Amino acid sequence: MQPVDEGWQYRWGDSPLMPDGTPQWIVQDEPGQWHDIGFPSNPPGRAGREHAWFRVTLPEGEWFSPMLYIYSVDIIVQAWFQGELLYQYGTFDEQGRGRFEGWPWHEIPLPENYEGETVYFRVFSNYTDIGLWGEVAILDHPDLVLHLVSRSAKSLVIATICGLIALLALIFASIQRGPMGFASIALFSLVTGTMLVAETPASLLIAYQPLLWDYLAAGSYFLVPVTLALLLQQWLAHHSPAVLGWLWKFHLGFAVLALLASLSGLINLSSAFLVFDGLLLVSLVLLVGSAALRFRVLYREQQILLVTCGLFAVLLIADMAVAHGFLPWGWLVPASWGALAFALAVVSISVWHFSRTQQALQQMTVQLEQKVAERTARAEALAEREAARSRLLTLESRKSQKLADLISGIQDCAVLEEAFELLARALPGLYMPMAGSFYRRRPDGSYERVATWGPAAETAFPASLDRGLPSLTETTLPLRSQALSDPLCFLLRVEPGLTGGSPEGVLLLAHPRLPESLKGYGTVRVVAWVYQSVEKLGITLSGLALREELQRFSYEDGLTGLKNRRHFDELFRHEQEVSRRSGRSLSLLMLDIDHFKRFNDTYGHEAGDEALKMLSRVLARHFRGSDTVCRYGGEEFAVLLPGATSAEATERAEALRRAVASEPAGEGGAVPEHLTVSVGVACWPESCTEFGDLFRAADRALYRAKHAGRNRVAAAEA
Ligand SMILES: Nc1nc2c(ncn2[C@@H]2O[C@H](COP(=O)(O)OP(=O)(O)OP(=O)(O)O)[C@@H](O)[C@H]2O)c(=O)[nH]1
Repeated sequence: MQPVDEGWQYRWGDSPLMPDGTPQWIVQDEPGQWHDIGFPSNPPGRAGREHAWFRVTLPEGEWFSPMLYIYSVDIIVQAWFQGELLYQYGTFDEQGRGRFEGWPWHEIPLPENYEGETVYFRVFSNYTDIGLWGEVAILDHPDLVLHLVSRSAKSLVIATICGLIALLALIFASIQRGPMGFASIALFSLVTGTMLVAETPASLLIAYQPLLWDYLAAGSYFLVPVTLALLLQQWLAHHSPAVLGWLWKFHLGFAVLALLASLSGLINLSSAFLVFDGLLLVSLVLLVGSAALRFRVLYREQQILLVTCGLFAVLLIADMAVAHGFLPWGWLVPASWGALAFALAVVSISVWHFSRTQQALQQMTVQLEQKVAERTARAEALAEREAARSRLLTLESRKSQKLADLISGIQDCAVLEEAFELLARALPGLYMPMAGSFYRRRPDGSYERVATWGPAAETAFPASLDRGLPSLTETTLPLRSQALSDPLCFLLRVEPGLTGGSPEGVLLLAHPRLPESLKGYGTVRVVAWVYQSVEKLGITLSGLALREELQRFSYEDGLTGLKNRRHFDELFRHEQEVSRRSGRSLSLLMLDIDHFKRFNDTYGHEAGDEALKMLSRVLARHFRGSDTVCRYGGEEFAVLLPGATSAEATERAEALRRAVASEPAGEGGAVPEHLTVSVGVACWPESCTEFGDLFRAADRALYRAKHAGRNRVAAAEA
């Protein structure tokens, strides 16, 4: 590559044309009009002029297919060589003016023997700069292609990386919940990448559309502050200065308007660059400056981002300064590297931030799942408890029904013994599934097991509780589940007590086996129910006992404990019926204490009562089994002897009479003097054919015994 950087001359204005259209200045040499210039660009003293001519004598060189390479021209150009138009870029009108058509590099093929010949450049520019720009050199075509590619390589690599970053950011934006952060990175990278590709000289090798590439470059360049402001706005979040919002909206508006205006021919795109660069300078200062004011309150990653953004802004400004000639062309400002570094910094911080957010999210999810699991477990436990409670309630109501049936069964019982038999049969069903045993009080005060159910150890429920009762702890209300004895012990009290207040029954129960969820509350409830059921059974049994006692009193003689006349009358009727059906004989003894009035009068009424009791004992001793002894009234007694003949009855009456007479009296005896009795004996069917006559026959026989001198037995005559 042979630079053409010497021997340049310029001349302001446009050349008049000769009749054949050839510019006059390339034919008539007017050396005084041409002035030397170091590089064919922006000659001094422009004063608003839009036309300039440049010329140079081409140096010698060894080339196969030499090309004159220019990068580039403001704004349109014609190249004249040996009186011929060698090259033209843009359209010149009659006034020699034209429109901006892009800033491509130019490749002008040189004819053979070009060395030492002068080439003239006719330039029109309504832009700030006029003339050639960048590089002017001679080289072979393949070398030019290589040169362009090598000049573009860096930008293309960076643009590719930017494209990849944009793609990655877009993917992240689509999977993240707040996509704006990554979307703004994608936009920035996309804009930067597009700008780099569009600005790179190699782009024209892909498609020789200078204006299209320039529009793309302009559009993406104009959008740089938009994406920068958006990025910072996203990143600084609530620390973001309000000016950022204004800036990106303003620049977006500018980009749209500038492109539309130049596309529609209202303005030249080149002039929009000038305005934009001014605006960009101000915007960058505002952008970075306003964010830097909050530098101290920012997080570390925000600070790093801001610093890289500041560096990028400085590089952009430096690049602008080179483009506008404030800094020399040779200064290669690494603005594209700056953009890449900025994009990479943003991406790395974003990815780091993203992964941190993901970690936090994961932690939150784990915590949330834990909470949900805990709540579910609690809800399940509650549901389980509710189900167990409802099962318990159902069981309780079923048991309550059983208890009610048992109570009504007990009420139907005639005597307490029958009720206890019923109880022993019914208790297992009532208290299952709790294992247990029921003990009944024996006359000697010990307790005998009468029912046992469920799997239970012999030690917990022994066959009898001889001396065990005092060591048992009675389960009483109020209940505390932790203070419950094992086994549970309930005392069945039947009042009026048959044996003076000791419980009639003892119920031992194993602890109820309840689900864990119900244990505390359920145990207390179940045990309270058992306690109440035992109380109810006790009350019912007490009622029965009272009834039985009352009944006994109504058939018993209170003084002697013998059956009374009422009982005698009922029994007598019953025995008559039995004898009538079976034909079995029935004897009746009527006996009366002799001279009892005198005894009473002599020793007092109390002694008379003692005498009556003594006689009762003798009678009870004397008659057992099917015989029935009754106090018929006063000092009169009746004895029924079912199955006894008249002779047998008389014999037994005689034995009785003797026994009474020989009862000890005086000191050491129950009575102060000996008593005697007179006895009348009658027998069916020997004494009478009708049962109705039996009593009268016995009474008459008694009368006869009395009459015959007392202390004797008289049998009724047939
Ligand atoms: N201490 C006492 N005396 C009674 C009781 N029931 C009846 N008597 C007395 O028994 C006596 C019966 O007397 P009477 O019927 O005249 O006959 P008696 O004196 O035994 O003479 P005889 O029967 O003819 O031998 C009366 O004095 C009654 O007061 C009682 O429950 N206790």
